[in-house]
Amino acid sequence: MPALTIPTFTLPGTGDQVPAVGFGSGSKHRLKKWGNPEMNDDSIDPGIVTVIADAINAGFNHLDGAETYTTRAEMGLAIKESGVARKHLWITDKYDQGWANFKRASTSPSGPRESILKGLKALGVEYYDLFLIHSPFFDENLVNVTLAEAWKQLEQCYEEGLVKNIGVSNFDVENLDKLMKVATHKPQVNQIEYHLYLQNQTDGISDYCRENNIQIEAYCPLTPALESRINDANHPLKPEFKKLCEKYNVEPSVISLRWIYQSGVIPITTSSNAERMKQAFQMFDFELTDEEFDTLTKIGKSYKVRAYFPELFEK
Ligand SMILES: NC(=O)C1=CN([C@@H]2O[C@H](COP(=O)(O)OP(=O)(O)OC[C@H]3O[C@@H](n4cnc5c(N)ncnc54)[C@H](OP(=O)(O)O)[C@@H]3O)[C@@H](O)[C@H]2O)C=CC1
Ligand SMILES: O=C1Nc2ccccc2C1=O
Repeated sequence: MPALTIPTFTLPGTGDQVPAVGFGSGSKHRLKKWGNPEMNDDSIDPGIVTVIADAINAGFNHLDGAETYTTRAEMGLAIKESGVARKHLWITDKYDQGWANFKRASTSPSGPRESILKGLKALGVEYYDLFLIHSPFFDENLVNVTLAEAWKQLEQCYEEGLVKNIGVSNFDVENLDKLMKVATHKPQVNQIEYHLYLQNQTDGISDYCRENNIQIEAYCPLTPALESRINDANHPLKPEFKKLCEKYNVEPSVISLRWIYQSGVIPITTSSNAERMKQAFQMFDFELTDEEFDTLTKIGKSYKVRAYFPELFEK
């Protein structure tokens, strides 16, 4: 294990310690496999294995996967190659309930249990640290269980010890409220798009999660630092980023990650570049003053960028 100490957040329901930054195997890695008609769940893209192994070697001990990424086999091989013991890794995965917006049916139509058993086998591990329902958008044409039935299966897997924590992703207040009413075991995590330019994926979701002891995980955390996602060279955070980058001697990406971490949220980032992977850990080397944090929050709220799923959330 590399000599790097990554801070953790404690999940309120189980007391488990989640490493405060995760490495994603979706987004660009998912696109690479979906984009190649010769690739499927069982075929291995060696480039993706290398990326995930590089991330583990760089010091990431929290891996974020999902059934729909079709990168489970690559993650399993990378873990094996790294030689890092299972107990030193935090592994998250997500249930593929099917995606009407991508015209893709669920890969495990009978529910999360099927997905978990297949996933553990593909990864070559005995348990998941965290398993999420990827989205609340269940469509009976794409999957054979309802959201409530899926949650019950997930609870059963939790009780059997196949998954140590359970949660959701892309849930709004209404769907979480509904779930809380049928849940015996409450969701520990909601993984949503979260960054300075999208402090609420949906109305009131961040406060709702905080008030209900649901840990937020942030995908697309680098958005405010990526010109490619903003399309505006003069976006309002630029001057503040410049000032803070000079003061702390870091890149805007690190300021973006630090703000997320300092707001009590776990960023899930990714890169295929070994140097940029290591750069992410600089977020733990400094602290924004309260004034700097508040200024960033205020400027961030004045501008909106949604990188993911506008077709689902901007209706
Ligand atoms: N639950 C959900 O529905 C979703 C979950 N996710 C999860 O979150 C993960 C991360 O999402 P993603 O949006 O990709 O995350 P980020 O916001 O971290 O963006 C990653 C992109 O930023 C680039 N990058 C990384 N570091 C730098 C840097 N220092 N400077 C400039 N560019 C940089 C990377 O390119 P390069 O490789 O060139 O460094 C990569 O393309 C996914 O892999 C997935 O696991 C994502 C979307 C939805
Ligand atoms: O990273 C992701 N890319 C995706 C594409 C389609 C559905 C979900 C996701 C992700 O979570």
